[in-house]
Amino acid sequence: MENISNNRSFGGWHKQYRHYSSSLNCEMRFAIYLPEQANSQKVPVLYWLSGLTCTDENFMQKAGAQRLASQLGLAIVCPDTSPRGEGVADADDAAYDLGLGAGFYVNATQAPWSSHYRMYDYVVDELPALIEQHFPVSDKRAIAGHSMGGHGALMIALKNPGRYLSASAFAPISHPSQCPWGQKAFAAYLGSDREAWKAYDTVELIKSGAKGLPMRVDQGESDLFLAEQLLPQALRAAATDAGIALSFHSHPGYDHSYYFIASFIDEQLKFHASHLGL
Ligand SMILES: N[C@@H](CCC(=O)N[C@@H](CS)C(=O)NCC(=O)O)C(=O)O
Repeated sequence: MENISNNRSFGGWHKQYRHYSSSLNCEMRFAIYLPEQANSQKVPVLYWLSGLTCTDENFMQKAGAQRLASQLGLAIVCPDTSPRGEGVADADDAAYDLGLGAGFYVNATQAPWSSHYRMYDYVVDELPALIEQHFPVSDKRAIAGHSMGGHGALMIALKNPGRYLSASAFAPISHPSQCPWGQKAFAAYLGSDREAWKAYDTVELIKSGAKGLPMRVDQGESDLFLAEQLLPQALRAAATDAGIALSFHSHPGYDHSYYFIASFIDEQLKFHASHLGL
């Protein structure tokens, strides 16, 4: 693992690393924010999964999470959103919603994607093992994300009971098998059999009996992707039917951008802190 940048931030450190990922079969970069408390004790860790087109940098540079994370004593880890590099497949037209920057946090089964696009295994197993081996973090984990990554966070938490103490999302692509972004990605990565899609669709996981955990969603009401791509009503209905507690917060006037995320990131960090024992 190679350290490639260090920035002091609110008494702690923002750091970027490069490493070879055996799940993704390529070099990957991730970022970690370590609060000052990590100098003397193991701190809980929040994994943040970004949305389409992002890298490890968008959240760290735009969300403004470090101020409160430093006060809480919370580490934050940001992976990239897809495998990258020479030999890694991309969409034929380099579309922003498939291939590079658009891994959707699934394990692809279809060529040419299946040789690298295994973001599910990377985020669930390989990255946390690496983080817990090399950094002063405890086994108290939470997971959050935005849009594609908001869905990834909820989906991964529901599929791995006990691994995360809480999960949250900004503007998640709630029901990917029913919206254009999700259908395009799942058809490419998982194939045309829609039964295979259900294993990675949050609404389908809830409908088929996934065990709940504390979940929070923040959604801007002026988000241009709301009606066509995000479908939060399907998530809310599935959670209600299943008796799963979902704290849903609708915000008039806010859009899909990091201006929205920065406005409510403190609320989500406080939500996680209350479940991480901070
Ligand atoms: N490029 C697409 C959407 C891309 C987009 O909104 N990406 C979100 C995640 S879904 C993002 O976080 N973009 C990077 C940023 O704002 O820093 C478009 O403009 O229609």
